[in-house]
Amino acid sequence: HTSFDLENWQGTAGHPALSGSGSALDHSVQTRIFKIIVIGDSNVGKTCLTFRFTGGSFPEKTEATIGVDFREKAVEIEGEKIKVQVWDTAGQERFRKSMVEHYYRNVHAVVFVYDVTKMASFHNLKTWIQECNGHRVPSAVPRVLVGNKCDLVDQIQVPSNVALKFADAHNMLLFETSAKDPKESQNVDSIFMCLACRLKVQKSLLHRDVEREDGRVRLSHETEPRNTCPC
Ligand SMILES: Nc1nc2c(ncn2[C@@H]2O[C@H](COP(=O)(O)OP(=O)(O)OP(=O)(O)O)[C@@H](O)[C@H]2O)c(=O)[nH]1
Ligand SMILES: [Mg+2]
Repeated sequence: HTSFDLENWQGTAGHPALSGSGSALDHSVQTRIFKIIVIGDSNVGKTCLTFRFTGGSFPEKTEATIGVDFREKAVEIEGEKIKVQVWDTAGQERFRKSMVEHYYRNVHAVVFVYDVTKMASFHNLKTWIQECNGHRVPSAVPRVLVGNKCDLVDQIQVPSNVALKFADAHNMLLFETSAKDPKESQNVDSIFMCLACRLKVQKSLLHRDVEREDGRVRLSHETEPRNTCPC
């Protein structure tokens, strides 16, 4: 499906600031990469959402994702160029089972998606969250919840207040949006930009903390970030 060298690519994704041979603190030379995975039932619109963010449009036709599709977008946050590396994962068990370990390895943020017109996809979030927790994803890794297909207003099955309660209980932000509706495109962007922004703040603090410690840089997911995210 893809000829990409997954192992090498992930190596860079895992420790963006440490890739290459230069100083990890030299941000002017190295572009940091944030790995964000998109998880949820098949058919909820993960491919369409990631395509909307990275490609700026709604794909006419999609097929079930096999394994993973990689999408990247270069963004600039407060003057720093950052590469957002989006992992569009497969929802179908048979297309994902050999890949699951790779999805969660060194992940920086997780986007859980359900379909607002399909209650089952909302109920299954519990299972997706369990899978994520089962892969030892540190609690400091930000997670957000996305209800997709809001353009189908007559078919909505998952009420906003129910989704909000669930998101609150799991300490996640909720975005209700549509990959299809062009008017929602900014909202789709804000899902990923909000995460990138949080990661930038989090990782800058980590750099400073470890620098003070012993002059060397070590990245750790365990250090609690101060919440200065504007979202
Ligand atoms: N109306 C509407 N349809 C959507 C929206 N997003 C996706 N779809 C449709 O939903 C179907 C599934 O979309 P995909 O993005 O392929 O779903 P997926 O979650 O990637 O599915 P898997 O790859 O099997 O896990 C397609 O027919 C899309 O056109 C949306 O916001 N609104
Ligand atoms: Mg897909």
